[in-house]
Amino acid sequence: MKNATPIRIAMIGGGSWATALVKILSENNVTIRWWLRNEVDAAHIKRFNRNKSYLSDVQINPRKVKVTTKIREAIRDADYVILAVPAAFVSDALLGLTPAHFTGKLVVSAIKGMIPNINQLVTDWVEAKFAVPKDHISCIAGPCHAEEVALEKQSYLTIASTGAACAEAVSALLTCRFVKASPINDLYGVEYCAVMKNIIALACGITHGLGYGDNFQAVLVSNATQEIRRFVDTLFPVARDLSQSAYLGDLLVTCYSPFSRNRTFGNLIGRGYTIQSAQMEMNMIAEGYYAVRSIYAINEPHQVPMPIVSAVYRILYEGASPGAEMNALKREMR
Ligand SMILES: NC(=O)C1=CN([C@@H]2O[C@H](COP(=O)(O)OP(=O)(O)OC[C@H]3O[C@@H](n4cnc5c(N)ncnc54)[C@H](OP(=O)(O)O)[C@@H]3O)[C@@H](O)[C@H]2O)C=CC1
Ligand SMILES: O=C(CO)COP(=O)(O)O
Repeated sequence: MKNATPIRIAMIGGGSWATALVKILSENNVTIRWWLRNEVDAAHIKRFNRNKSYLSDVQINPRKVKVTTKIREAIRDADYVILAVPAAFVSDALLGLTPAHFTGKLVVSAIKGMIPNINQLVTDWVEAKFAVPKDHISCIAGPCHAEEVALEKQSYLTIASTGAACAEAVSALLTCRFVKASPINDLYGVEYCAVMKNIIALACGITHGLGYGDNFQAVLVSNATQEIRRFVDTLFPVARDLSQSAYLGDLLVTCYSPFSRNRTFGNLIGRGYTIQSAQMEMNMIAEGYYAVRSIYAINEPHQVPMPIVSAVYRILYEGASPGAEMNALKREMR
């Protein structure tokens, strides 16, 4: 980017994805106020220019990045506010902020989850809670694990927004030596698919943990693409090509990559861990755990056939046996 004046970013979140996004953005002409809730991690970054808890190999550029644990300080003067905490915690992270704090800012959701209990997409929640115009809100999608960004592996992102200018601007911000970001206007389709793929990856992990092989998983993922299509086409019927990387690519990388938090979580469940012990074993958040409850509830009035989502829901929230649920799916799939 060749702007003389750096673009001012507020990065909200101290986990793996926030750290990876800080690395990507720092390749461009930006300044970043980076909010973390954790004082110890913030102090460590200030001192050593590394996030000791997540992607600790990533070198933070202190000329561009200033860390803070004060949310108002982070977003003051920002042109863009990027939300990169798990959906369940975004409300806590933004506690005390009002619509006035967001006036004139573009808000970017890097979150692939839903606000629990109210079962809302993050971009809808931002619009309703902070009165940000919809065409000033975007979401970051695409197959992109933070761990590969840390290694500067070539990656692709898709920026979805109903505002074409907003999607273009955020794509430019996130394009760098090793990332290409492209705009798209199917905000709801992209956001719902990003949520759904986490649930499917969790299912893949469960089957892996139970001892099923690649043959079964390929059929599971194929059936999942049909399930996702039925769901998004029922809720938001617009012309969309679900084979694009924002949809299919993200489903594939999450289902197959050993970096996936959702797959890893599912794998532990398939191996017999309780939910609590699986959560303790992982130091990271699997969004699919929360999302499956929201998607299940959203689907109630629609009754779209979603056997995989339903199986994961029963396993995680109704104490159903992973083995029995996958046995039932085994008979249903083709
Ligand atoms: N990781 C990835 O490759 C990608 C992630 N995403 C999405 O990015 C979002 C963030 O995920 P990710 O960075 O991976 O998450 P991580 O599991 O790496 O980090 C979790 C973050 O949430 C914070 N947190 C945990 N509990 C709370 C709480 N009660 N209140 C406030 N904050 C809390 C943690 O803070 P602390 O360390 O202080 O506990 C930490 O900053 C998710 O929606 C995910 O789907 C999207 C694309 C890629
Ligand atoms: O969305 C992701 C990759 O595109 C990250 O998925 P996980 O949260 O399962 O690691």
